[in-house]
Amino acid sequence: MFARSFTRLASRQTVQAVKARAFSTAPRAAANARWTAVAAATAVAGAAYAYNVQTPIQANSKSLAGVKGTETERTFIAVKPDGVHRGLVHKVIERFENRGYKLVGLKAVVPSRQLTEEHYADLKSKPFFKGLVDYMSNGEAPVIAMVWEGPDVIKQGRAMIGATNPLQSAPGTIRGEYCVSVGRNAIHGSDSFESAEKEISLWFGKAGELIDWKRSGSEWVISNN
Ligand SMILES: Nc1ncnc2c1ncn2[C@@H]1O[C@H](COP(=O)(O)OP(=O)(O)OP(=O)(O)O)[C@@H](O)[C@H]1O
Repeated sequence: MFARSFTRLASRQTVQAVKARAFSTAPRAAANARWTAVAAATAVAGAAYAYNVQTPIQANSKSLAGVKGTETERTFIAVKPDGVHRGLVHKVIERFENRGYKLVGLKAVVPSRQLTEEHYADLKSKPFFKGLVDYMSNGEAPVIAMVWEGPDVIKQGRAMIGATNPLQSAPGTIRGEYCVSVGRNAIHGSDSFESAEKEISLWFGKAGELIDWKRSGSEWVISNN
């Protein structure tokens, strides 16, 4: 009951935020506020959902990135603001679902500069770092943060995404199909087990925001006989 009214409240807030967006002519500052409202509503809905489910993946799980090399391996995938603006979220989800991977975490986030800088900490010395952080965190669109689970999902996820520079991405990969610029390459995917662990913890925290569930028919997707 408590969770249901929370969910109703959250969806009302989302509808209001979306309506506000549809009718407003206000510039960027207001856009930031609107996306923050959408993100807040999504977070509340997420909390209500987590309240309802049986087995969230909790802080005391051995590893948020699952067990490397097994069907519980997990990766962090994010559709970046340019991908969101261009309506590519469903295409990314479709590709991972079609492949047989399982979605165990999903939310819309307007990341703070601090979160973005931490996420891209290894690029701090690069000339494009400030621009990258600005564009990821300016709130013109959220980042759609996801955690996907399944066999070899970290390496296969990177292969599905394609090379960092879309002009070098193979046709058929996400970047090779939808992007032409390295500064607007639509999507991020963890590049190692250690990165997946760090990034899942950074974006989803350790408080059980990932959901442990069994995909119906999974035996038709994963088996070595
Ligand atoms: N030369 C560049 N100019 C502008 N932006 C760049 C450049 N190189 C990388 N970037 C941006 O920084 C991001 C992180 O770069 P990195 O080298 O870690 O590549 P990646 O691991 O393929 O990308 P991501 O971490 O986003 O999945 C790239 O996705 C891209 O958006």
